[in-house]
Amino acid sequence: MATKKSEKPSKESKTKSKEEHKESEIFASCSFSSLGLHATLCDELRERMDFEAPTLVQAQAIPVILSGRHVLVNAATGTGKTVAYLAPIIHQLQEHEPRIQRSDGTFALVLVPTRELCMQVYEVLQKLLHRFHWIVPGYIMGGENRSKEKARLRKGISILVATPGRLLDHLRHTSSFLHTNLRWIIFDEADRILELGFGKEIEEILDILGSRHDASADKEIAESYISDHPRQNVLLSATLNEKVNHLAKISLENPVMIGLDYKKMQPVLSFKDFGSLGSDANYELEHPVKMMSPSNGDFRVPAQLVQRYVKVSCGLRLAVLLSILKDLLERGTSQKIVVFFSTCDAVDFHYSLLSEFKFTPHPQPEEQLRQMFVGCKALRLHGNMKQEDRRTAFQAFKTEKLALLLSTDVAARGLDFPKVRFIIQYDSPGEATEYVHRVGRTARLGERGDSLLFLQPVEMDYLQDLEKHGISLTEYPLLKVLDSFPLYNEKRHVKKVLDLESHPWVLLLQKALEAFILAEPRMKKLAITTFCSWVRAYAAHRGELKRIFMVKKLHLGHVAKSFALKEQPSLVGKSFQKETKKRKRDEKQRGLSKKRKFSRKTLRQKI
Ligand SMILES: Nc1ncnc2c1ncn2[C@@H]1O[C@H](COP(=O)(O)OP(=O)(O)OP(=O)(O)O)[C@@H](O)[C@H]1O
Repeated sequence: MATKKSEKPSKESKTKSKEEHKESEIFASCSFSSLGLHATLCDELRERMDFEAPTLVQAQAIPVILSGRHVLVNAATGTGKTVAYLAPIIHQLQEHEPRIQRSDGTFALVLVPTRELCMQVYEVLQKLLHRFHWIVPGYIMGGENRSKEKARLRKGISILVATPGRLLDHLRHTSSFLHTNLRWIIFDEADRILELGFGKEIEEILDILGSRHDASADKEIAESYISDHPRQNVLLSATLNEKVNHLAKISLENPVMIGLDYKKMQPVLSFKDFGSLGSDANYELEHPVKMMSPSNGDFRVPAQLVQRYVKVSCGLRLAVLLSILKDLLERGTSQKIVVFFSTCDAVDFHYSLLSEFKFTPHPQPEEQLRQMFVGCKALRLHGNMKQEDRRTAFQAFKTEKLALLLSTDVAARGLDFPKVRFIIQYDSPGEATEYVHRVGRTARLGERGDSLLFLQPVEMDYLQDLEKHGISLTEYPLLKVLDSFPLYNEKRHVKKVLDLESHPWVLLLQKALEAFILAEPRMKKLAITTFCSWVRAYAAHRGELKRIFMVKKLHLGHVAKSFALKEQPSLVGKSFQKETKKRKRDEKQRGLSKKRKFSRKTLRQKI
């Protein structure tokens, strides 16, 4: 008996082995120095960044990047891809003899899709370069002062982080921008850069830098450039798609694939084929859809992430969102929450609402009446904000311990906010890739995390779409949460209600929200504008998703209720039609083509 007892693992040792197991899925069992990195850089990683051991993707990518091969990296969100490419570049630049100087210009270029990611990568660079003062980091991005950037480029930036539009601008117009020594081009969140409509810009950038390898490239420029300066390009993302295939094809030569699911590729090529990296790798890129099809069930979501959905009819969405937020924050289960919306207007509307709405279901002393409904610092982030406000919100959410971030998809990619515990996708993400990146803002590097997707009853097929990509969600216990709100000035729980539509708490809250909007002309105006842009964004779903998110199936009166508008849909509908007509007229006047109209207008509005 005694032996049996001692064989049985104690609760403590069970937890420990679970933790160890989790660790082994994230971290490699080697050291940074064993990967070939310089001792000082390893010290920086340990002392300044607090990194004891490399993550799995770092252990795989660092030696390959050090070897000079082109690389395509596909690894889950929050697994340390940034250091995986920065560390080998720094290693090689620091050992350069003679020491590189500012006047040598740019050696490495990191391309990122958003300004916030640009700043984030730059911050990591600054830390890593602390003891390599002769290697100069820098960034250029939309929204910043061009002449100041020109001056910095003239002085020389060794490792440059950039958004594509602004980079192209400087490549065309800043003659003092020296890039003849360029050795590395990194595409971080490669698929997103392309989805944002930067495809043409990227091709032109590759042409100017002589780093394009397909037939249409200017062979003469490319060859002279490449023979003098060995070039190494790296593409990274947690999700890959056909557009990345094209970019890989034109920018990578005999690439090493890291993190791709070799088992799934076996019918096409064996692991050995990739390992040997001969012409087979190129062959694969000639027929890339086979290995990178986004419907292969190969999207990488952190294993420990708890993913749930909540089914809510349109008219009650707002009341349910507010109730869930209140519950999460009051129970203290979440320190930081990110809520994703489909448009900039929607972010502004909900931000103002959360900052001003007070509610109590029963008579309260004066001081309690003054309390906000959701008592937590709210921040907002979207592409229509002034650059300075974007920067402030981004930094604030990084440092706050308890806060709510309301954002468009501008925060979906790459951003690394510490300790985010809960992601709410209030407006659906559309493509499954965006779902993956949005939820990837939590459960980073093995930490705990929860995500919640709002779906209307007519949108439930979206779950099947996610299933196709290997993503399964379970249902959120909404009624249990709603039942826990006391209603009549006493801490008793309301009687069990089986139906959301007749839940007294939700109905009361909805009534209060509508009264609040009615009493505040500014909020009402904002609600109407938001309603219009929300419907427009809903109508912009593409391809297969149009079948699930059908504008025709929406009840506009219920949509109005989700912005706490009491008005009859016809009233709101009129203003929507007026708005749509005006927009069409404006676009016609500006002579925008149909294609451009979609990509520019819709994207600008959405992020
Ligand atoms: N070796 C390491 N040890 C400890 N922490 C690490 C290590 N490498 C990276 N991190 C931390 O892990 C977090 C995620 O890293 P990073 O932002 O590079 O992930 P990512 O894979 O690029 O994510 P995403 O796909 O969302 O862009 C960061 O906070 C980073 O500081």
